[in-house]
Parts: sequence; structure tokens; C-alpha cells
Amino acid sequence: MPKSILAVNAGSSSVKITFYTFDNPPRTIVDAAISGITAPPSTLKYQAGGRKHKEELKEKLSTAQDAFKYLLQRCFSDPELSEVASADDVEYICHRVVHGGDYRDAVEINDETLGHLKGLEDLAPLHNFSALEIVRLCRSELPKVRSITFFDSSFHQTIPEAVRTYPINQEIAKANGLRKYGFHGISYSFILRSVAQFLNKPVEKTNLIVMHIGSGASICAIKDGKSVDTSMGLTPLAGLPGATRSGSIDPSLVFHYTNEAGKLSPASTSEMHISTAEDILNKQSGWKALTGTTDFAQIAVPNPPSEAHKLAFDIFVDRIQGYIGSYYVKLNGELDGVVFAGGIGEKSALLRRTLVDKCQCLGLAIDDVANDKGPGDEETVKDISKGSGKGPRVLICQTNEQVCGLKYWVLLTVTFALTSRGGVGFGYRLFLYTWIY
Ligand SMILES: Nc1ncnc2c1ncn2[C@@H]1O[C@H](COP(=O)(O)OP(=O)(O)O)[C@@H](O)[C@H]1O
Ligand SMILES: CC(=O)OP(=O)(O)O
Ligand SMILES: [Mg+2]
Repeated sequence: MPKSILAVNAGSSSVKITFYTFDNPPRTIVDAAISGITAPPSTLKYQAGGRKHKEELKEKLSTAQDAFKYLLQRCFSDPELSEVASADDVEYICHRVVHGGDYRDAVEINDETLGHLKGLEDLAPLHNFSALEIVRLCRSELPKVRSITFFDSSFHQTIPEAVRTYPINQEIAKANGLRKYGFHGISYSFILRSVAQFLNKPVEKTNLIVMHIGSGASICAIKDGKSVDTSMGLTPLAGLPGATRSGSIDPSLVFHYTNEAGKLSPASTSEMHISTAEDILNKQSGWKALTGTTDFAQIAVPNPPSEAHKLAFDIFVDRIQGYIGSYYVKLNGELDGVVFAGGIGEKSALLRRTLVDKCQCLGLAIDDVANDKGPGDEETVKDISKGSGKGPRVLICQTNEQVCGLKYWVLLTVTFALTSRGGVGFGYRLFLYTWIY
């Protein structure tokens, strides 16, 4: 009988890992996350069985790979976690990889797929490189464990041509894969299923505007259970601003920023080639550039410590409001709910209230008590709308990018019956398959 599945989510400011059992449904053995990698000290959150623990770390973990190694070691050395004491207890690792290019589904890592993904590294400079560093580490340090990669971009394959196409020379666009891909799709997929279930609607009849807003922030219009537009584009830089990202700007700004902007950045390596402009717009912009902090909890406060903090908050609200209006029209006003998710969406009552107040003309209204209280630990979806029945629901969804990847993986392995090379038997996969539907 197989042992455990490890799911890894390397975000731009955090690394989250979860070990699951092969049960029906899979049971979480341990959930561990390090956040604030870009704003030290980092914080560790650790949850196993009934034990919950949060601490500020003294160790300097400046890369996603360091954070991953730390988390793995922490789990393996926990004397109360006999189920995952070493790499021998792990059968598969499911990695969240942000940019999957034209991959429609998850893929198993081998020399060929890894080589292909390496070619996409430059298109998600804050993400793919870090995630693939973890994949490479797993291949060398845990060579017997098979790695499967899941892509944020897969969920957005349904975006219509006119939305995903940039109005540029189409030969060049096609040759270089220059189109809107969209990201946070693993999260949107989890949110869609969870909210549809909560609203008691079939997924394929559910229409939502979902915000996944954390260090990286995006918004997605979902019509009949399919992504029809999203704010990120060719790379996760487009759309909303983030902790260190500018979001959409006039592209000409790059040519007027500094003379150096078009040159290769000192951050470029043999692995990753980014220009100074990309480095500035991805890593030195957003609320960090405006306020000095990447922590939105210091910005979303009733009495901001400076005008700059207030401006950062107002800019974020303005950009999100613009997308909500646009997506409401794209969905023809047929909207089941507006959903807040991601670190900021789930935790900032102030941001939620401010936005909903600004979108009252769409029939959105918020219950202040429910909003201030937020969701309980075990509450995946919480309704914070005012009144009942009429108008789109205002919801919070505590997203989970790890478990959703796991579900996709099960589906993939069942569908394609990945060889039995030391893997789980087909019958067992079928058993897991029944858990999905
Ligand atoms: N109470 C809070 N209010 C506002 N923002 C918060 C709060 N708690 C955490 N955040 C913000 O959430 C963001 C992290 O979101 P998350 O989705 O977990 O990260 P990542 O984008 O790295 O995956 C950080 O910018 C953090 O400041
Ligand atoms: C795509 C993206 O921006 O991801 P994250 O929010 O995890 O940084
Ligand atoms: Mg994230």
C-alpha cells in the first residue's frame, strides 16, 4: 500500500506544504507553511492532528528552496509524526507550478518535461524558477519519489480567443507563445467547486467573480463553471498590483523609467534571463515601492501610518473595482457571487467592506458582523452578504491550492493510468477517483 502524497505550493512570498494519506478521501497528515519570505522574519505555521503551532523563525530563509528544505526537515523530524518520518514514506510529490505554457493538464516530471518547463522560467520570474528549484531538489535528494507538476495556467484554457489574444503581429505572437495565460487557476478551481457546493448549484451552471488576492493578486470571471477572463496575462505581472509587482501599467513607461531598464538585470543568471525593467516591475514595485512594506496587513488598517499607506490601499481598491465592473458586464449581470480569497481576501475585513461598498450599484451588500468575524478555521466558504436571497452573494473562500492539485492528480492518474512502476495499482486509483465525484 502506498504511503503519502506531498503537495507543495511555492508562492511569491510563501511556501506551503501538506502531506496526505492515500485514503478515501485523503486525510491531511500535516500542514506546514512559511510565509513572509520577502518580509523577514518569516513565520512558520504548523498543524498536525490536533496540534497547532505558529512561530517567528530566527533562521534566515530567503529562497523558496530554503523554506521548502526547512519545512520538510521539520516534518520528518517531528517525533509525533510517525507516518512521515523520512523520504521513504513519500510516494508522490505534487508541485504547484505557476506557468505551464500550453500544457492543459498536470505532467509527471522527467528530463523532457523538466526541459520544457525550464523554457518557461522567464515568463513567471517570481515563481517558476523557485518552484522548479524545489522540483530539482526533490529529484536529487528524494530520487525515488515521483514528481507531478500542476499548473496555475491550465484552468484558463477556456478563455475565448478575442480575450486571450494581444493585438500584435500574430506570426510573432504564435511563434513565441505571446498570449494571455492567466494564473492562480489551481486556486480558482478549488474555489469554484467549493462555492458551487456551498450554493447548491452544479459547477457548470455557476457564475462567479473570484478574487485571489495575496502577495500576487488576480481576479477571474467564471461563466458556467469556466474561466472567461482573468486579470493576469502572459506573465503574472499583468492586472492588479501586488506586494512587489506593479500590475498593469502603460508599457511605454518602461522606456521612460531609466536608460538601464532595457538591459539584462544583475539578477539574471544562466537559469533565468530577465531585463532590468522586468526586475523593477516584478520585484521593486507594488506596495513595497509605495510604502516600504510587502505586508498588506500594515496597509489595510483604519488609520494608516502614512499617506503612502493610504494611497497603496486606494490604488488596490480602485484596480479591483474596475475589474469587478468589467467582469459584471462580461457576465451579463448574471452573477451568483463575488468571492474573496487569498491571504488578503480571506483576512482583510476592511478591504472587503470598502470594495463591496464601492460596488453597491451591482446589488452587492455586506453584513458587517459576519465580515468582521471572518471564517472559522474549518469553514471553507462563508457567506458575508447582507440580507438573504436577492442579489449576488458576497463570500469568503479559504482557498487550498494543495488539495486541489491532489484532486487533479488523482484524475490524471486514473485517466491515463500512469505505469505501475512502483506506483499505486489501478484499482486503488479507481478507488480514489470515486472520492472526487
Ligand atoms: N490580516 C491581514 N490583513 C491584510 N493582509 C493580510 C493579513 N494577513 C495576511 N495578509 C497578507 O496576505 C499576503 C499573503 O497572501 P498569500 O496568498 O498567503 O501569499 P502568496 O501570495 O505568497 O501565496 C501578504 O501580503 C500578507 O500581508
Ligand atoms: C501567480 C501568483 O502570483 O501566485 P502567488 O500569489 O502565489 O504569488
Ligand atoms: Mg499564493
